[in-house]
Amino acid sequence: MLEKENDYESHSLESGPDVLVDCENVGVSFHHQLILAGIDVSVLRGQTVAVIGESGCGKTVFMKTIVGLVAPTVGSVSFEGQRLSEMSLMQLTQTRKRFGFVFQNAALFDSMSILENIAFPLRQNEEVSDSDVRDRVMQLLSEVGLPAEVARKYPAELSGGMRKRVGLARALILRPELVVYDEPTTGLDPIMSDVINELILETRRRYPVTSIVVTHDMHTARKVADRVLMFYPRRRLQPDESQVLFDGSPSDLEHAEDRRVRQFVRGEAGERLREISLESEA
Ligand SMILES: Nc1ncnc2c1ncn2[C@@H]1O[C@H](COP(=O)(O)OP(=O)(O)OP(=O)(O)O)[C@@H](O)[C@H]1O
Repeated sequence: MLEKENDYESHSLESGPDVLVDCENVGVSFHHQLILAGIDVSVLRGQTVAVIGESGCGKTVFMKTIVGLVAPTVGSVSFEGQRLSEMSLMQLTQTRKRFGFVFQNAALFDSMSILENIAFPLRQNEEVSDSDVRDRVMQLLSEVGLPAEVARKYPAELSGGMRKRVGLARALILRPELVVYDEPTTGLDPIMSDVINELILETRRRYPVTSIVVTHDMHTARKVADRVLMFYPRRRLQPDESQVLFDGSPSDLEHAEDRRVRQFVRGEAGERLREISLESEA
């Protein structure tokens, strides 16, 4: 197994951390419904941050806000010290090229070969010859552990795990500095999930990428992350409570002070059972 190279603690260096993404008092509402509020989170360059929390607590919205796909209703998100909201369209487009997205369902184009799927961001953003495109796709296929003949195939011919690996290869083809993963192991068997976990670690080892991994899979969170954020649904918090219930290293999760964190990571329903039955009676 690959070792995680940058421990969460190692970022508290006296020289000061190198912040890549900075969320300041971020809030997001949809149709007057508050989904995120008061989020103050800085992601350091090179970190792998797992974002956990129950369904609907706002993990995906948080991830989309970080990469500028959702604009915060209040507060701001900065990338390398520059607010996304203050960037021109051209700057935002340039910045987005530095992000890679690994979508939950791989989101491949069914009518394109795997080669063209992986090459898509490259062709959109750079003038590259066909032979260079091919070389880069082949390199990426090998990095994600897929055989060269997969390049000629179409998404429908691949298993779910292979499609996820193709999605990862496509996300990496522009050598992004920030990669966001939305549920990278959902729907996969435990072995294939671990293959994906290893690939996330391998990617981090190969080059200094910063990663944000939204996941329900505690094994993934523990294995790939050097920092875990646990979100909680805003509507179930007291007004003065932070929506980020836990922010620390995976090894501290089990012993978190907050009972709701311990229950979540152990998969215990706890008082949620009573709350859910009350909600259904209301
Ligand atoms: N574009 C949107 N318009 C309106 N509501 C939205 C939008 N995107 C998300 N929401 C709502 O925001 C809330 C949080 O959604 P989000 O997808 O971030 O949850 P999540 O924690 O990622 O959940 P899951 O683990 O089930 O994927 C949900 O109630 C969802 O319906």
